[in-house]
Amino acid sequence: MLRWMTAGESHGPELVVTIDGLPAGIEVSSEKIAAELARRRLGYGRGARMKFEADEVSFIGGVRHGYTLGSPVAVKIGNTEWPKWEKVMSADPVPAEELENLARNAPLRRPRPGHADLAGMQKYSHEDARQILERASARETAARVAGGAIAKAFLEQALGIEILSHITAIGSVSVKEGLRPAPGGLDEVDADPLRTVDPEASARMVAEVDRAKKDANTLGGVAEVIAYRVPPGLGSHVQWDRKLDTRIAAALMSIQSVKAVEIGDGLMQAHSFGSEAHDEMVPAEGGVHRVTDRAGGLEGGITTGQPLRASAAFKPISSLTRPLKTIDVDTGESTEAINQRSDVCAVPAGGVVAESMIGYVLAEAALEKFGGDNVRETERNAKSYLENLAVGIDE
Ligand SMILES: Cc1cc2nc3c(=O)[nH]c(=O)nc-3n(C[C@H](O)[C@H](O)[C@H](O)COP(=O)(O)O)c2cc1C
Ligand SMILES: C=C(O[C@@H]1CC(C(=O)O)=C[C@@H](OP(=O)(O)O)[C@H]1O)C(=O)O
Repeated sequence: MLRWMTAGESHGPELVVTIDGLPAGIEVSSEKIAAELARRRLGYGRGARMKFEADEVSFIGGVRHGYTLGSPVAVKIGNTEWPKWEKVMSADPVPAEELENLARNAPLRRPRPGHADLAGMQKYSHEDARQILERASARETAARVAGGAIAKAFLEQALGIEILSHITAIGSVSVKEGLRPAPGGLDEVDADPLRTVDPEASARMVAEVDRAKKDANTLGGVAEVIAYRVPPGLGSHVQWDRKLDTRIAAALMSIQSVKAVEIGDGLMQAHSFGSEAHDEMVPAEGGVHRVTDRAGGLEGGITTGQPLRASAAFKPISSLTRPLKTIDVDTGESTEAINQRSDVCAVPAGGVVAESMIGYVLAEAALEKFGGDNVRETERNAKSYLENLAVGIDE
């Protein structure tokens, strides 16, 4: 069983991710994790904090001399902004006179529509929205990506699986249908300001983000994750919570501001005739070949051996510099929502987070199927299974 969890506040001293259940022998390094975190900071439309926030990575358990031990892995990501927040976010009481003149300590009483502020204040009986936004903030995704880098390393080293993401829409601009990165195409995606593979759409997306920024507005969009070389047989049709599409949907939906998930071309399929919706099979040298890949590599909640594809749709950021209408929780009167520094568009970063979420889901499913207390054992088990498949596949 693979279990993982994060802790930490957006402006706290650090974030932590703990992963329990990974096999021994996975090669990992803080440099590789830092490189993944750097990818998460990228993307046209990110706010001021990304320019000066440097994620400081260190292992606090589960790794020795560059390899996992089989014990729980814990990774810490230091917030370089901490000195500015030390008093405001201190876990220990701070004398009132030291807090008095700190502007960032002022209680936040004008909740933002679309953020977790008001629902959280009501639920936890907090009078200051900071008690909520500190944890609701997508800063937490830095911890997810740190752990996701290890899950991805496991998948790559045991099974040769490669996970990529690319942006397929920003606001009303979409990439040309069917355009997606080929295996090994991540550098090309990351080199684009919007992490997209359609240069013409990318230019229009940049203009769209600029327009939103000028208009004191924000934008959402869609990120597609593709996993190459996923073996057939991960997940199961036998129970609702063992279906891999169930687990993928939950994992992607858990990302801050994701409001819809699509598996493969699921939306198109819903509007098509059956003759146009499925992936027909023809004989091939390896066994079977699929003429198309509309199902996104999943049938009956089980991977088919085709590339796994899933998309996450992000709503626009809810902190607008042109604030939305809200109520003042002190007076109950109409006012404008908290107006603070924010991203204009975070979808390119969201794609990197989505890769990590797919990484955790596939790592868990691969361990269920192949087991292994050492990564080489997982690899051997998978190889033997693939050699004995009833019907081979031809990607
Ligand atoms: C990478 C990333 C960056 C984000 N940056 C911001 C931001 O700067 N300002 C903001 O208000 N929301 C931002 N969000 C979205 C909020 O975190 C999210 O809307 C909030 O936690 C409420 O959750 P919900 O939208 O899922 O309901 C970001 C989301 C992601 C994935
Ligand atoms: C810090 C990150 O994203 C943050 C996500 C976020 C939110 O409300 O979700 C609000 C902003 O934080 P701050 O209010 O400190 O500027 C973003 O910068 C990050 O991704 O590392």
